[in-house]
Amino acid sequence: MIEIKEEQLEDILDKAIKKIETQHGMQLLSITKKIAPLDPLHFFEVAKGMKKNRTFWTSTIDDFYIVGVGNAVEIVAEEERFEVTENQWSKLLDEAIVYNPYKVPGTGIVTLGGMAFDPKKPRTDLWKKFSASQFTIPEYMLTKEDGSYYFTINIRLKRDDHAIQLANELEQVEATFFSERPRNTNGLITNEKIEIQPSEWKDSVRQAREEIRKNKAEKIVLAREVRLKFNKKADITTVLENLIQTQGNSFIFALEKNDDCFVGATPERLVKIEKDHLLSTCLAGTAPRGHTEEEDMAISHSLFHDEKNRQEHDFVVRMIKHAIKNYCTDLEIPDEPVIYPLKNLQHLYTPVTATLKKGYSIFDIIKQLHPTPALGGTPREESLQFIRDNELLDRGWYGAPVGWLDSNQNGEFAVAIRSGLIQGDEASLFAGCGVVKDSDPEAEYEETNIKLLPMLSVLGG
Ligand SMILES: C=C(O[C@H]1C=CC=C(C(=O)O)[C@@H]1O)C(=O)O
Ligand SMILES: [Mg+2]
Repeated sequence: MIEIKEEQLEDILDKAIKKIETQHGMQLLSITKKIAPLDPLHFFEVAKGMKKNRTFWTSTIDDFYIVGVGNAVEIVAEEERFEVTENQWSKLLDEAIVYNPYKVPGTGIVTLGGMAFDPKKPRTDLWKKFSASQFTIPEYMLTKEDGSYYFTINIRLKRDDHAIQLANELEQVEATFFSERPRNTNGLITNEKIEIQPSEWKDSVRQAREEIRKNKAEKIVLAREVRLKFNKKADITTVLENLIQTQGNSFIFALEKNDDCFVGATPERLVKIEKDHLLSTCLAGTAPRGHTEEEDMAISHSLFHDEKNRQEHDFVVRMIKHAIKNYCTDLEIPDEPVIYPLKNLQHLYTPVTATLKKGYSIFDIIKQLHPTPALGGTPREESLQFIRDNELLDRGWYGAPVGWLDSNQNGEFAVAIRSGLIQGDEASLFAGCGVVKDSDPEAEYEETNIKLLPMLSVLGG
């Protein structure tokens, strides 16, 4: 990676073009500049007119946003996805020319994306636009970090490109993002809500519980699908806006693939890496919120002391500890969880902090962690096999890692739950729950109902 400092757009472009030696050669150039405040949702909305796939990520906890438009480069992998993605990413970084005077996480060359929960489960038509793993380096990107705004352009240059002309075009694109765009934000109504095989789903919970009672597994997470039909095409900007307003303590994302968009507001961080500082979370064990403060406290209290939920949670803590211990030093995990309140429900939550050892990347950690027993089960292979053989849906990207990483080894991935695949005027929502030996199918069904609420409520349901 060549880094350039302190130059004008035209000079930067000119120098990069001159490096291209052959007629068919390409040079990836990344330029980041600080810009005036620009609402990330406005940026996302303006991009709609550009007819390019959009990518949205925010951690509402940190008021951190990345919004990407288009694909300068795409890294797609169907097999050996971690290895393939990491190899292509580091090759791309080696060859890129980067102009980024700011050492701010999420600026410069950044890739955003996600993957399928289980690449061994045959893909159905529902998820046909989503590969086993797909990461994009956007053409245009807005980053909001610590109250500052950065605009990044990633461009693939050819030898016969003209610096002056390109500089003009890029300046116009930047101005477009600041232009007005009227929005029609209201009126989405869910006309039809079709639960996919609810009684068969409860049977599968019973069956998983039997497996567990026969000691074939200790925990198996089973998910179900709800199909929605709306009165009109869902507007993704509005969906994101409503998620941001209603789902604090969450990671809100949208990944567009042509006319399909995978959207969610998940509370579950898989891993965050900033410099060598690693953060992960164990999140499993669920109860509703109370209607009054008193009732809420009483529910928190019983969740905290409930043996079944504590068991669901402890499987996750033990597995995460075991999975990352060889990759880190200074691993710290509290002995007991705390309550993590969300708008519609509350969870048991244990934070994990550590120092990432030299030579390891966020991909190494994701590969170890995915799927945690919050989405797969324990033991991993047995529970995954059960899900593969018995679950009544194609999870697609639901329950899998989604997130971003930059060229300075910073990055963050969440587990894509509380999510749905929006397809024009229809959508599929997904929710799952951890089945253990004392699970009651009816209660698990109710638990998935509350987990569907965050998405249902922003989709006019
Ligand atoms: C699988 C989901 O939630 C997981 C994360 C937190 C709590 C869970 C639970 O209590 O069952 C699940 O393991 C989902 O929301 O679809
Ligand atoms: Mg549960």
